[in-house]
Amino acid sequence: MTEFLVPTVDISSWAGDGSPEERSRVARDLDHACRTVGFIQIVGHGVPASVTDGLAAAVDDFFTRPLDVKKRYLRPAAENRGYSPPKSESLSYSLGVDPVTRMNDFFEAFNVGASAADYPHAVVAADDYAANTWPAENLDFRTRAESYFAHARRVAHTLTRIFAAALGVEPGWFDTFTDHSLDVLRMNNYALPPGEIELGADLTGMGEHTDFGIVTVLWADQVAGLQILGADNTWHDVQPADGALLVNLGDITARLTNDVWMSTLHRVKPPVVDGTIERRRSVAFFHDGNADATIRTLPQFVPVGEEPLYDPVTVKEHILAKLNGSRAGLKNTTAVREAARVHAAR
Ligand SMILES: O=C(O)CCC(=O)C(=O)O
Ligand SMILES: [Fe+2]
Repeated sequence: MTEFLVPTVDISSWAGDGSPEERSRVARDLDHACRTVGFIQIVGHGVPASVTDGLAAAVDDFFTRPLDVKKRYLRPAAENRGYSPPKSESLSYSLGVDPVTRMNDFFEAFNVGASAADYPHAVVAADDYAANTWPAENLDFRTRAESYFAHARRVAHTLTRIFAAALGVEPGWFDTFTDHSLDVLRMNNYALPPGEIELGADLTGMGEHTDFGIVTVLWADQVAGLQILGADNTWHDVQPADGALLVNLGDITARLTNDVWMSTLHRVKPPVVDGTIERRRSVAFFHDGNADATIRTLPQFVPVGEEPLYDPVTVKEHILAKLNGSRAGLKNTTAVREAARVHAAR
């Protein structure tokens, strides 16, 4: 068994006022992690424990409500907002890979995101930036989710500044296509009542997928379940270290760098102990870029005499093809490179 390590990077010199030497060391470390693993344990992010504790309390408060109450917050799949009940999505369809059974991922989720009103400076299509639905039963839920959202967005922005240094582009390069970014916060709850677990069934908390955007900032509790496909084509268990946020790159960054930086495949398989799933919680903040931005591979990442691995695509086209797979069950036939990696996994 090969050793698998998710590198830890302390970004405090970029989140605060670090020296130029310290900042370039961090950019070098991050570059190495992005080339070799695509997942990083981030410390020094500056998100107070009171904010992540509040987030966890908001998750607990919402998901412990009865199903019929949660279902009041269902929204159309394309909006990417509101409640997704257990077994209503299948992430492997986002890659065009058939899951064992249709729409069988057992996670439930609640999504909020950046709305058109958040970007008064930009002309945006309202259907790409849908308004949020907030649970009426608990006023703290919104305050807590919005507080974490603002911190996660700040961390994502800090990361794109480090990315710019690591990739050798202008410091504000990412800002040119993230000033009205499709940002979504997805709270995930992995739990099924014991009676709903079929013996011997192939249970998947969340099917294998790559994330769709630029970068994901992931808060998770330390219950096992998250697995990452390593360069050795086998799945490895990963948990966030104490106080760390996990960060992973998404497809947009893989496209920008011609796969030199990795949009790493991952999935969630929480442990079943005595016929009961050990409950697990995570909250992913997806920083996806402006819906109308066209993503083209940076020429310096394409070997001389070769074509880029990906054709140009707008963020909106790319995200919709993926969401139509995971949320509407329309197999994505464009994710050829990601699907090939799933089939190569052992
Ligand atoms: O639950 C996790 O740890 C991962 C969630 C995830 O991959 C996602 O929401 O995209
Ligand atoms: Fe993911």
